[in-house]
Amino acid sequence: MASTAKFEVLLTLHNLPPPSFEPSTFAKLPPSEELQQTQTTILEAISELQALVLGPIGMLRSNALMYIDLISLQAVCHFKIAESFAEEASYTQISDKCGLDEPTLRRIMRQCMTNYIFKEHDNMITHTAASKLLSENPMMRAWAAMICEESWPAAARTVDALERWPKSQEPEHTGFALAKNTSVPFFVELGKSATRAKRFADAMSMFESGHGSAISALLKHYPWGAIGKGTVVDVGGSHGSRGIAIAENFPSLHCIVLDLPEVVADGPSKIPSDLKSRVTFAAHDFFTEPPEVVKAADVFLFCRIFHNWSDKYSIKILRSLILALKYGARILISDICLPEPHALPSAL
Ligand SMILES: C[S@@+](CC[C@H](N)C(=O)[O-])C[C@H]1O[C@@H](n2cnc3c(N)ncnc32)[C@H](O)[C@@H]1O
Repeated sequence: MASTAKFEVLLTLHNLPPPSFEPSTFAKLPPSEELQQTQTTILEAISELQALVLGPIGMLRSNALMYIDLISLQAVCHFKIAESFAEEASYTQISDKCGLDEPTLRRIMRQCMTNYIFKEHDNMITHTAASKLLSENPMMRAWAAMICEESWPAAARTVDALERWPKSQEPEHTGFALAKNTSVPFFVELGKSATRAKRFADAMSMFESGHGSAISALLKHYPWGAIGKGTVVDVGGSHGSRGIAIAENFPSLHCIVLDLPEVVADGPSKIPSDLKSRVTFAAHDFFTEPPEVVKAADVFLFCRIFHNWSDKYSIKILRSLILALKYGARILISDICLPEPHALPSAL
């Protein structure tokens, strides 16, 4: 209770309205550590309370039924339902636009409404905050569609992959390979399609600004200013969102973004003109020797890279870097880790 009251006060201090499902609600919290910590405290309490109130049967049932939410979200992305109307539309109008038959569309949208995506009044549909975000923000759409169409099918086949290739560390022995009927690793498969590669890169950019992003933590928790005039290499840096943030905040740093050729091809178009000379791109396969241009850089950043690779391949990536390391160069890893037991209040 104290945290929810504090959350409201902090929102007011930041000139934000209380949380709501209205389309006019704020989509992102401002980069305030206090707000973020308060939000985390509330969410942990809610999660624990929900599990306790549901009890073990209810909790397991609720976990197992999450797939229903994903089916409807995938349909929303796939049939472009959110962007099919601006303010208000009938099921018939949306059905005509999306090519889904009306009874099926109605079921999908009403299921979404149980998650506060769309709302209905007198048979007319309007947006909530979440559906408005999907309708207006192509990066949000890219992220949701990428998760529903790449990650989710892969997740559903991961246990089959474990059964078929027990103990394998090979990147083509995955749920993704089974789901997509491919014999090549994830990034090679994505690289076959410019559309899927771009959607993945856009999805990566979605959560790279403002509150709670890996970038704000990265900027804050590393002494970038102490490097002085120097070079930072963002290995597997996609379209350069981190490079932009570092260059904006530390004018004496140059950031070189390394990624696969099909990814860096789109990179320069995302860089603001005043940063173009300090955020540059080079195509590179991180299993091979780094290009000359990054040799003798001060910092090599690996953000959300190693979670994609088994230990065997993570070691190969790091070994390939050795030839680019000058004395005193730093390797910085920012990635998702499972917490140690008891590290979080809800991890009993
Ligand atoms: C999970 S994404 C993370 C992107 C970015 N670092 C971020 O945090 O938003 C992994 C990145 O690794 C890149 N990647 C995959 N295989 C690669 C390889 N062999 N060499 C270089 N980059 C690669 C992908 O193209 C993608 O941009």
